[in-house]
Amino acid sequence: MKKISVLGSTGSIGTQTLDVVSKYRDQFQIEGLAAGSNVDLLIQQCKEFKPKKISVATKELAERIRPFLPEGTQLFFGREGLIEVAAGTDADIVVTAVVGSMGLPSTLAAIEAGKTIGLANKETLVTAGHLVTALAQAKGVDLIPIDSEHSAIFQCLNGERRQDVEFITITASGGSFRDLNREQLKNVTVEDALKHPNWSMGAKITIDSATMVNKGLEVIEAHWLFGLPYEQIQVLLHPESIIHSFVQYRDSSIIAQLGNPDMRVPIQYALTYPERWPSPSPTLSLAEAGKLQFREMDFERFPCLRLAYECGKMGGTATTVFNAANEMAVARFLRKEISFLQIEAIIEKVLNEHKNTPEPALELIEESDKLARELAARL
Ligand SMILES: NC(=O)C1=CN([C@@H]2O[C@H](COP(=O)(O)OP(=O)(O)OC[C@H]3O[C@@H](n4cnc5c(N)ncnc54)[C@H](OP(=O)(O)O)[C@@H]3O)[C@@H](O)[C@H]2O)C=CC1
Ligand SMILES: CC(=O)[C@@H](O)[C@H](O)COP(=O)(O)O
Ligand SMILES: [Mn+2]
Repeated sequence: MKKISVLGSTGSIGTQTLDVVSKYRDQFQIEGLAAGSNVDLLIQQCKEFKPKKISVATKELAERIRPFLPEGTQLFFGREGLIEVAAGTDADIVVTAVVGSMGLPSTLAAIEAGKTIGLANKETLVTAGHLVTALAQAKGVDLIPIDSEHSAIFQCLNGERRQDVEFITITASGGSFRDLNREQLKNVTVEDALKHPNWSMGAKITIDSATMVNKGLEVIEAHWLFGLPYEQIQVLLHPESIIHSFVQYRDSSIIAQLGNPDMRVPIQYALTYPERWPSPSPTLSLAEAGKLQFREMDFERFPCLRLAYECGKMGGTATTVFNAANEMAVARFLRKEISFLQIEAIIEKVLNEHKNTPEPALELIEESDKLARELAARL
């Protein structure tokens, strides 16, 4: 029996994780669930999966949910509550599926407690990759990627020698506005931006896909997960999202991972690794998929990807600031306070104001994150 805690259980990744768990009731047991404010769904999940510990975003929400919980469920809230669910249960594996750099303290706490990490929350690695990977190494903890591209690369690297790798290539769908030019981007709406062509995901990552920030975050995530320099990490536009990513080796072989766009596959692989179990997801038919297309990435069209590479190569607090400015700008776009193109303008302005510090400690990361958000909220 594998014991699992899910941080962000009411979100897109969280609910799909519980979907996988529900197919294997005899093999998986839910120890802890943490959500934000969707208390109705959390109550349902508690009744179904009977976690020992749960957490919600605030004390008020905790009071609201208390009368509806099965007897014996321990209830927590806020930052400490998230940490309790991450580190204070008997879970073997913690799925990190909250959104944004707010996931950092709970991820560090789970690693400190020796839990295997099923990592969906990419912002954690972008904001503090050097701290997370160093702690994981010191504690002998595995970081198993859930992000589809990184799960693909993880699988393509399996059993291979790192010195034989020439490049890894992360595929990008192009997001909701793939076929629009920059002029056409001036008037796009939030509703349009939320229509991803291939994946059904949370709002923040769907906007990130449209700005290509998601691919930028994924390049930085790959740098930390696989220990490769940015020069060996490429991005290729692939509108169908069938090839989830691939690795090119020095003997000129390319190994790719393919499948329908269904997150339950990488989620399940992270939970069962190194085993592969039958999946609820239908197997891809290449005959039905027909034509697969690929295009070079246009850095003029997608300037956020260029910015992400620049920040990644700089290291230090630059990636923390890139991520925090983006989180604030996306929240403002979703509230319809700014236009789509102002997301990238805000990120660029906040970065221009920033003085980079290499190898920052946690306190400086938190401070840089806070200052970047404050500036991005004012611009
Ligand atoms: N969705 C996808 O297919 C993919 C997602 N990812 C990554 O996975 C992560 C999650 O994404 P996604 O599932 O789409 O996001 P969602 O927005 O769908 O879900 C976010 C989750 O975080 C919870 N949450 C929000 N605020 C708090 C808080 N203060 N305390 C505790 N929990 C909180 C939400 O709870 P509530 O709803 O109750 O408020 C929800 O459960 C992101 O980092 C994303 O980049 C990576 C690859 C694919
Ligand atoms: C499902 C997943 O992993 C997302 O990160 C996905 O990659 C988004 O697609 P694009 O960023 O390629 O549009
Ligand atoms: Mn991805």
